[in-house]
Amino acid sequence: MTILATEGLTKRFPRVTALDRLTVTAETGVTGLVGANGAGKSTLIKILLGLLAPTEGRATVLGLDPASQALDIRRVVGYMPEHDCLPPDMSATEFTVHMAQMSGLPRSAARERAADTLRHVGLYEERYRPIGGYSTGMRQRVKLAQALVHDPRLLFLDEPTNGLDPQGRDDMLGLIRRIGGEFGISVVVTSHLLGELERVCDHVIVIDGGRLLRSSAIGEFTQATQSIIVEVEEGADRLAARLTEAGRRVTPHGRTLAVEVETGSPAAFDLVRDAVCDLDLNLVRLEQGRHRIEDVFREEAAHV
Ligand SMILES: Nc1ncnc2c1ncn2[C@@H]1O[C@H](COP(=O)(O)OP(=O)(O)OP(=O)(O)O)[C@@H](O)[C@H]1O
Repeated sequence: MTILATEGLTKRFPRVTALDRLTVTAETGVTGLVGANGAGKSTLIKILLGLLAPTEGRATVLGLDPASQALDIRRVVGYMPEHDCLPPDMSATEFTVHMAQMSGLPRSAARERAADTLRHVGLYEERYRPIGGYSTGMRQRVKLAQALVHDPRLLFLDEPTNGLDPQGRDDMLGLIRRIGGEFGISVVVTSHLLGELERVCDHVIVIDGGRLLRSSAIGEFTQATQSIIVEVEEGADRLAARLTEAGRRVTPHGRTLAVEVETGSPAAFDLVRDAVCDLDLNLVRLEQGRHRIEDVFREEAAHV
């Protein structure tokens, strides 16, 4: 099912065109919206929520028109904004209950929903303390909880991993995967960190300068390429020479070699493993080479 669609969507600010004739659709599941800072991601989300009017073009969200049905959209959509907008003197519980009541739930149901949601996002006894004393990771969780508390069908998450350390980022990505999988809520998640979305998205939309660069299923971004990546502690040059002798094309990157092979060939893996053993090298890594989103983005950006 199509969760959002845009057609020729354009937003011009006095000094910059933030969206430039963007035509794109997204289906149910987890969709990554990827682009460098200033690419137009937040502007797109704000238009889809009816918070900003487009200069030209059209959009629908769950079949609704943001220009005339913004309130209906907000009933079924959750939004985690990029920037911090939390009241420092309230606790996570007070704030989330308040947001649930704003969405129309009676107080007792709002309290129950808020408690469940805060538990789902991983806030426990800290939820009674004022938000002003929270870490960045805890604040991101509160922002996520307020977006989820009214049980939306679709969630917009704007840079949810911003400012998090590697562990916090992993936790947030895990949560997003659960929301999309276990809870069955469709998610549109933005990031300028192209690689991190690979782990959580079914589909990726790449925009640059307000224009669509690419929209594809994640599998097409990360298709196995015809290479094996091998890393050794030392002796990469000797290993490269041995594999070249065996008729393989080898591209060295320091201690790491990319060895061209026919896709999925076990014989090629055996050849590399045997060469490492024969030369008595310490193996650090041996894996199938993959296209990463960064590579695709770089390649395509070069052609625009
Ligand atoms: N209210 C505004 N007035 C003027 N220019 C704006 C406004 N909002 C955004 N812009 C400009 O539009 C462009 C796109 O901004 P947008 O915030 O949508 O990008 P983004 O991809 O979300 O990047 P970031 O992650 O840095 O926010 C930028 O050049 C930005 O400076």
